[in-house]
Amino acid sequence: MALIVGNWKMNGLRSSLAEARRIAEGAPDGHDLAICPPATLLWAMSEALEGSAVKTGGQDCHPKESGAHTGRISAEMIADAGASYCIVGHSECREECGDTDDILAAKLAAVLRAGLVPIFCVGESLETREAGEAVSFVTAQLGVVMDLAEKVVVAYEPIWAIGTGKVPGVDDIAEMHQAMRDRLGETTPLLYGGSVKPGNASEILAVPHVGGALVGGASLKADDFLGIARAG
Ligand SMILES: O=C[C@H](O)COP(=O)(O)O
Repeated sequence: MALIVGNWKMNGLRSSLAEARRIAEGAPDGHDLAICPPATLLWAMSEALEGSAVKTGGQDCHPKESGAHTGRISAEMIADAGASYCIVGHSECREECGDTDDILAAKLAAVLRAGLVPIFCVGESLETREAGEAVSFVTAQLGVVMDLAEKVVVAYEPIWAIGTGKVPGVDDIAEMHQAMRDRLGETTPLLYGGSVKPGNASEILAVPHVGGALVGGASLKADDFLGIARAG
């Protein structure tokens, strides 16, 4: 049983709901699938996928439930739109929102308060990997979820692998997932993300402790996303 999550990032218009319906129609048995569309599509996608095996999720949230925060979305709003998951700490968000560990902890608390499952992202830069510090960097990032190990999903996404077509070797993925498993214990589902495609999915999903994938670009096309799901 793998968890395959599509992160549509800032992609998708109402016409893209047809692609989500195609994903639901072709969803293979035995896996959990979810799509995190842009907020503008979340309610409509949740409605479109209701009754199917594919759930929905948000891509980020504000720590507070409501208030004067122009342009922001709360975890309660994401839940109200029919979602089951919410991504927290994606590297693109960390960079664009300036998320600190304190802010990430507050966002995680908000997601859990709203009854959603957080998908917490971690991952090192190329500079950190080349310095030989990837494992220590990522395991330090896990400090924010140490008390939530039974409530979160963790996605390891090396920043240099996101949208680049570059993927770590299976030995590197295995080493990182073993280190995360050692730090978090047995209960936390662990995903890999970063240039997952139908052609490399079976190799990645076979790595010990990899329980699924967080997929960006390849989740936008039903055939590609389903190809990854079927490889699991
Ligand atoms: O959230 C998804 C990741 O950032 C991976 O994106 P990608 O599959 O386009 O490399």
